[in-house]
This record gives sequence, structure tokens and C-alpha cells, in this order.
Amino acid sequence: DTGSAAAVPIDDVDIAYVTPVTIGTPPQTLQLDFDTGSSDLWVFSSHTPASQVRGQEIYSPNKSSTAKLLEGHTWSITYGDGSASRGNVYVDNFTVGGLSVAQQAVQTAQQVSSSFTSETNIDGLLGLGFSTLNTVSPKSQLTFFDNAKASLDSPVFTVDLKAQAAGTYDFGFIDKAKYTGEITYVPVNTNPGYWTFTSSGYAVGSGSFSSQSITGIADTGTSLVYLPTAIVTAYYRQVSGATNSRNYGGYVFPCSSALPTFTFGVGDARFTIPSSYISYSPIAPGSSTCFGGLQSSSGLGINIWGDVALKAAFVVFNGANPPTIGWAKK
Ligand SMILES: CSC[C@H](NC(=O)[C@H](Cc1ccccc1)NC(=O)N1CCOCC1)C(=O)N[C@@H](CC1CCCCC1)[C@@H](O)C(=O)OC(C)C
Repeated sequence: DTGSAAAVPIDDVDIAYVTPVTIGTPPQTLQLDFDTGSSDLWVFSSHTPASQVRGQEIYSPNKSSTAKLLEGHTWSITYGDGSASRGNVYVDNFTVGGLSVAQQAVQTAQQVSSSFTSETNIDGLLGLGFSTLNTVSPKSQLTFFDNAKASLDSPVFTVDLKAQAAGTYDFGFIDKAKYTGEITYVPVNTNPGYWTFTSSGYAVGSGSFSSQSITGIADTGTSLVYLPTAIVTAYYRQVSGATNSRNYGGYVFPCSSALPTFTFGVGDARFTIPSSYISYSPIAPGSSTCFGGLQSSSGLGINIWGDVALKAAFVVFNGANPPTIGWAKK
């Protein structure tokens, strides 16, 4: 089997991407944020208090003839940005881009934090991290990818995110039309359950490449790139008027400033993030102060290659044993 579904930006700065999925019988369609940085599949549902729902699509298990409550199971998750949700669990038919799993654990929200309520374009998350991170208790559940893996032509999914355009999540195959040149594969460390790999270094603009190991995670659910402070300060030193603003929580600069590109290494391959991706967004609509798409990871305790970096490449998440991650130009 294979599957292929669109990854659509939810706003004009690519803060996140959503992908249509169908759940149950008859099928209910929701738009989910596919997140390689977590491993819970949860949805706004008929169990979510109306006061916490603001236009999101909901999954109603009682309207699905194939839904079954997973008795006594609950879940609760908190993400890196502090947003959180919790609830109970059903199993039901689940399809992504033509690829179906019969008894997928679908975690129904009974409580979501205010940031989820206010994010009206996201109806839930589909975790693509390793199933060891799943929060369902007393028995943890498998991700959609882990459930589908055995039936896939190849145990992979690929990520092709685009700037202000629809990209794709493909399952079970590698589409040669989506990348150029070779795919460079590197090992993945599955502890504690993210797609953790080691980059071979970086360069700022046309500057020399600094060979150094940068261990971090490939995270489709994170908007920006978060790297060690030394690298980030070296970058913004090249940007006139840039400051690290406590007020705005990161590096800001005059939107009129010229930004260098940022290049990162994967093995011998080099990937360049265009300046336009790093001039992420005005700090407020119409402001002439812009927030950077490259920020320091010092507050996070983990380096994150989020959407700003993923948009610059075609990435293969290889779920074979042992897992690897592959990066190609496009
Ligand atoms: C630096 S870690 C923070 C990361 N969140 C983010 O990157 C959020 C995502 C978001 C999308 C839509 C609306 C609102 C927020 N964006 C964010 O914090 N931004 C602030 C800086 O400007 C860019 C937007 C995060 O928590 N990612 C989650 C998934 C994410 C999906 C959207 C809803 C909130 C949760 C997950 O990938 C995760 O926790 O990763 C861990 C390993 C850090």
C-alpha cells in the first residue's frame, strides 16, 4: 500500500501545516497537524466542551458505526510550547490519502488548552514520532505510521513542505519527482522517541562552512529552527539592527534588513535555507520589526529543525530497523 496527502499551510507565514484525514463510518473529515515531534493522534471531538471549540471540525464517535471505546484508557499531553490536551480513546477506521488503518487509536479531546481553542484551523494532531512517546494509559497506542507500516510497499514516509503552497506527506514510497540529486541518509537515535539526527555543520551566508556536530530533531510540528546560541548569534551578527529581544522572546530585526541565507550540513550534503524563510514574520501585522525564523534553542534543551528548515528540503523518514533519515534538495 501507499498513501499521499496534501500539507497545506494554515496562514501566510507557514506557522503550521494541516492534512485532511477521514475517520469512521460514514467518513468524517478533519484537518490534522502532522507532527514528527510527538506520537499521539488526537482530535477535537463531541467530548470537547463547546466553550473550548471555536470552529474546529469535530469527530463524533457516536456517529460512526465502526467506533469502539477503548474502555478505561485516557491520555494527556503537553507540547514544547506549553499547549496541552487530554481525554479518552476510541479505535476506528482511519484513512490518510488513500491509505487506511482499520483499528487506529483515535484520542478524543475532553479538554484542550486555550492556544488550541484559538487555533481554529487545526482540528487535532497526528503524531509521527516513535510510538514509545504515546501518552495513552494504561496501554500506550501505536501511531498511524506504525499501524500502517507492515502494509506499506516500503516502511517510509516522506515530507515535502513548501513556502506558502501545498506540499505533501507520502507514505510507503519515495517520489523521485519531488527531489533532485541524491538522498543523503544519516542514522537516527530513537531516544527518547523523536527523529533525532546529527547535522555536520553550518555556514552563514557565503561564509565558510563550520564543520561541527549539531544533534537535533526533525520536527514538522515546530514552525521555526532552534539551534545553539553560538550559531544563532553568529548568524544575527550579520544582520544590521538585529537584537535578541526579551520582550518578543527571540531575535528581531528591521524587516528592511538584508538577511544572509543559512546553510546546514547532512553528511557531505549541504542545504541552504533562503533568507525569505528566516525573515519569518512582522512581530505584529504591519510592523517594520520582524521576528527571525532561526532562534536559540538554549531555553528548550533540544535543537529543532522545524518547518523553516524542512521547507528547504525533501525529507525521508525511514522506519526500517534501524531507522534513518534522508535529506535531498528539491
Ligand atoms: C519550540 S517547541 C514549540 C513547538 N510549537 C511551535 O513551534 C508553535 C506551533 C504552532 C502552530 C500553530 C499555532 C500555534 C503554534 N509555533 C510557535 O511556537 N511559534 C512561536 C514563534 O514563532 C513561530 C510560531 C511545539 O510545541 N511543537 C509541538 C507540536 C505543536 C503543533 C501545533 C500545536 C502546538 C504543538 C511538538 O512538535 C513538540 O512539542 O515538539 C517538541 C519535541 C518540542
